[in-house]
Amino acid sequence: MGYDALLWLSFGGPEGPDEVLPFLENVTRGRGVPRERLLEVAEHYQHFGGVSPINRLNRAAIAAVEKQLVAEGLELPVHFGNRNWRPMVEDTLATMKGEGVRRALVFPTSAYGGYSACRQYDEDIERARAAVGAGAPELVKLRQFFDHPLFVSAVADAVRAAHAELGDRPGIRTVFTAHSIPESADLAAGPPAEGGRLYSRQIAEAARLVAAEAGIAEYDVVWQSRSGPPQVRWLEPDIVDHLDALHEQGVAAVVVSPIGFVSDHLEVIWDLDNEAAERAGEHGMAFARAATPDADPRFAELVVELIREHVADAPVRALSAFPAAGCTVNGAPCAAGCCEPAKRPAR
Ligand SMILES: CC1=C(CCC(=O)O)c2cc3nc(cc4[nH]c(cc5[nH]c(cc1n2)c(C)c5CCC(=O)O)c(CCC(=O)O)c4C)C(CCC(=O)O)=C3C
Ligand SMILES: [Fe+2]
Repeated sequence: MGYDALLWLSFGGPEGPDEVLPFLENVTRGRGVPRERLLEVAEHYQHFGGVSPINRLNRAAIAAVEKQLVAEGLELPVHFGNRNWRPMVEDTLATMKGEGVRRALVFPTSAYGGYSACRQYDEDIERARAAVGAGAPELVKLRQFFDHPLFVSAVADAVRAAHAELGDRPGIRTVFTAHSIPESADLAAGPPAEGGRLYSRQIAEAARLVAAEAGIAEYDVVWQSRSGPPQVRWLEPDIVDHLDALHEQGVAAVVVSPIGFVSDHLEVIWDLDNEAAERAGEHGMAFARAATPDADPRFAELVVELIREHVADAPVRALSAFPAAGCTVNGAPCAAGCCEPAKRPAR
C-alpha cells in the first residue's frame, strides 16, 4: 500500500513535577510569552502533580486506532512522537528509521488549520527529518478533519450528553471554545488565496455543524487559554468573561464544548473544569462540560478513514465546502505563504 507506519504527532505534556518548566520552555521558545505567564501556567500543572493527561490520552487513543486498523485489515504499526515533550518526534522518527520505515503517514492531533494547529506540525515534521538526516522516512501528513462527519457526530453526541446532565431544561446556552490565538495569527491562517482567518472560520463552521446535528439553535463560539503580553490582541471573548456576559443576559445554565481540542488535556481541565466552572458557580449558573471526542469509537474510525483515503481510495467525506488543507509531504506548507508564523512581539 505504499506506507509502512503511522506517526501519531501531538503537542506533548509533562509527566512529573520536574518536567513542567523544561516543557513550558520548549513550548514558548522564541515566542512572546511573558515569564509571569509561564510561571502561572506552571502552577496549573503543579496542581496536578506536574502531570498533564495528554500523553496518557494519546496512548489510549493510539491503542483504539491500533484495534481499528486490525479490524479493518490494515497492517500499519503506530509510533508516537510530540512537538514539545518526550517522546519527542525527533527520537520517534530515529526509531522508525531504525526499524526500516521508508514512508509513513502522519496523524496530527488537531482538526484545524492555522499556525499552531497545522503549520507548526509541518515544522515539527521538517525538524524531525532534519535531525534524523539521510534516510529519514518520507512523511505524508493527513488532512484537517474539523468538518468530517465522524468528528462532528462524536462532538454532537457529547454536547447532547452534557445537555442531558443538566436535565435538558429550556434555556441552556451552548458555548463552544477553542484555544485563542493572536489576531495576527488568525489573519494569516490558511492559504493566502482563501483570504485568511481559516482557523476561526473552521472553528465557527465546526460549531455550526455540531449545533445543527445536536438540534441546538442558540450557541456561541468563544476562546480560552490566551497567553502573550496584554497589549497584543488575541481572539476574544474569553470563556470566563463570556460567562459574565451570559449571566447579565439572564442565562441560567451553560454547556461548554471544547470543540477546538480532541482530548481533555490540561488546558481543558484547568481553564474549563476549574476556572470557567468556578465562575459559573459564582453566578449560580448550572454548568456542564461536554466531553472531547478522543475516547469515542468514532474517533478511531475517523483516523482510520483518513488513512484509508490514502491507502484504499476511501471517499473524502466532509460536511462543509471549506478547503480541506493540511495534507502535505515532508513538512511542506499547505500553500505558499500558508499560516506564516506571525511576527512575535519583543518580550
Ligand atoms: C491553536 C492551539 C492549539 C490547538 C491545536 C493543537 O492541539 O495543536 C493548542 C493546543 C495546546 N496547547 C497546549 C498547551 C500550551 N499552549 C501554550 C501556548 C500557546 N498555544 C497556542 C495555540 C494553540 N495551542 C498559542 C498561540 C500559544 C502561545 C505561544 C505560541 O505562540 O506558541 C502553552 C504555553 C503557556 C501559555 O502561554 O499558556 C501551553 C502550556 C496543549 C497541551 C496541554 C497539556 O499539557 O495537556 C495543547 C494540546
Ligand atoms: Fe496550513
